[in-house]
Amino acid sequence: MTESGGGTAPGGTTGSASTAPWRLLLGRVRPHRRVLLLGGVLSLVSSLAGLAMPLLAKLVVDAFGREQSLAGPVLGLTAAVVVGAAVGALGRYVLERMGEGIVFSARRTLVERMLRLRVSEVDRLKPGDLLSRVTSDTTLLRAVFTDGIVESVGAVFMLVGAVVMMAFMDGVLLLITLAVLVLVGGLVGLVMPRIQKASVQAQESVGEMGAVLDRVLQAFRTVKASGAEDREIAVVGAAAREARDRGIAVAWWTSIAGISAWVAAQLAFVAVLGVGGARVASGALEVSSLIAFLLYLFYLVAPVGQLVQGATQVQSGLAAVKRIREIEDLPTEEAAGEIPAPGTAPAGVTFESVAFRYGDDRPAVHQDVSFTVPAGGMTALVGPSGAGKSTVFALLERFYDHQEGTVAVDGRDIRRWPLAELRAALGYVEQDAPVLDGSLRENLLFAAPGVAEGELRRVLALTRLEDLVARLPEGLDTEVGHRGIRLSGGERQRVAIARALLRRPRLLLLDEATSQLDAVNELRLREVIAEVARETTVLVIAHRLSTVTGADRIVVMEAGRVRAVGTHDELLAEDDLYRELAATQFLISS
Ligand SMILES: Nc1ncnc2c1ncn2[C@@H]1O[C@H](COP(=O)(O)OP(=O)(O)OP(=O)(O)O)[C@@H](O)[C@H]1O
Repeated sequence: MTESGGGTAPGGTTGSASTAPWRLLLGRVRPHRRVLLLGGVLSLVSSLAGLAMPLLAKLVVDAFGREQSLAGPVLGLTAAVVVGAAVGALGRYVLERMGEGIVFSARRTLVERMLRLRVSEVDRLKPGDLLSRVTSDTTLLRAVFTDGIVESVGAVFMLVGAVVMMAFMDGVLLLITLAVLVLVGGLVGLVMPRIQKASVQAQESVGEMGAVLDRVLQAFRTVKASGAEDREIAVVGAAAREARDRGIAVAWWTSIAGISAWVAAQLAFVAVLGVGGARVASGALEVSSLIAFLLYLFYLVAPVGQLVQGATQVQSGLAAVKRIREIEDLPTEEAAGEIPAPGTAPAGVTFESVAFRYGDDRPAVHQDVSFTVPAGGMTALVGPSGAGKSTVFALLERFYDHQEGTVAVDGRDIRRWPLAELRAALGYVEQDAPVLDGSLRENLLFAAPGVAEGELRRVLALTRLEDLVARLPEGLDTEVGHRGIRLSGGERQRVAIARALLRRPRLLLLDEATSQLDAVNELRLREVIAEVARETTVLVIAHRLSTVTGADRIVVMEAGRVRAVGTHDELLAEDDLYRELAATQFLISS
């Protein structure tokens, strides 16, 4: 798997999309081959015990005929039953354990890769579909090992063993049996690709259902306010119906495979009974051998059924492994590893002739953007909606890589910073300041779990959150809910600032909320920003007049370019767009 280095654009694939799915499946088994071997040996012993039974039954019949003692054969038969059952159970347990281990490692790698995916990749994917790959597809993978491979290992031994024993009994009857087996194999082989295709489609539909559900849950209030429940129920229902139809197709082809095996087994019985009876009548075969042969044939039915069942399970597993692999092959960011302490000195920023577009087929968002943010103090980015302000932050965090020019933090090209070190030096507060499910303390310590209580208190005071903590029923340990619903917009933004500050950033990137704040919260936010700007560099995307008037310098962006730089008074005097923005856009003024 390609992992990018710090100096290159993160990304790369192994090109394994073209690898046959069964190879991918085998690749997952390979690390567990010893356990597989142990499970195989146990299954073999159990199968051998099973295979000995008809032979021992023949000895019992022969002993009756020859009026010999029955003790030996009966004792042997009993031992075969007990050993076969015990060893068989142990073998199954060992193999199922291996299956669980494979699923566990698939889930773990999948989750790890998902969290390391590049932002640009996640932009393209649907969260619900990703979720279904971690949960539903890995569950299918589990079924492959528990019901598919585990059953099949024993079945293959049973099948081969039974055929070998049959060869000892009678060659003619064996030929009849083999002809039937080849027929079954051919039929099943024809059906398998259809099962795999339908399985892929079924899983895609489940993924689609997850994606649609996720969309609804993300915008739950909007769905309700828009009266769109019925329409959305219909959309989710359509995806569910599609999943059902694909599942029915899988069931249809599985039944065809199963019934073919069953009919073939009946035909084999009739043929062996007819031909075998004739051979007994002609004296070419002993009755006890025909009985033993029929018992072996009887033994064949279950393994053939299991193999067909196992093969169909493996088909859905192949579909799942393909979908899992698609995620594993996506370009990821470099792993974090050990990062040196980034220091606390305020860091400056330079953009020099930066050009950027979100995709080759997208319009340019930044064209020749150049500006400087000196270390320390507050710089505001302003401009009409869509000017490319948030993109400045996204480039600084290296969520995306710019195509031309240079972006430097603390005088060092960001492509030359190890990614984790760069991000540790930056504090990033998103505009809608997400609050995570959990307590207020968990939310605050999210970016810096090891922070001392004293530092936490200091930042709480700095961000004017002490009143909030005092008001909450359980203080810092109060659950602030899945979306922080117990916090107001202003409080949420200050919690997000505190979260970023606890990481001791050298540069705070603050995308100011556009939502209306009450006068108290507005004042508090202004105080907080001003105070933070004394400790570190603050680059703020400003939506409030109160913020820009307090800024040391303002960068005005328009349509992906920097139009002017200056203080509020300078820009009011010199720049038409800024004057217009000040008059119309910054309505959220105190
Ligand atoms: N993830 C993305 N993928 C593709 N295009 C994007 C993405 N994010 C932003 N854009 C596009 O880039 C352009 C600039 O967006 P950006 O968010 O940087 O503007 P902005 O100045 O911050 O605007 P606003 O003040 O409205 O947030 C917009 O045209 C937007 O559609």
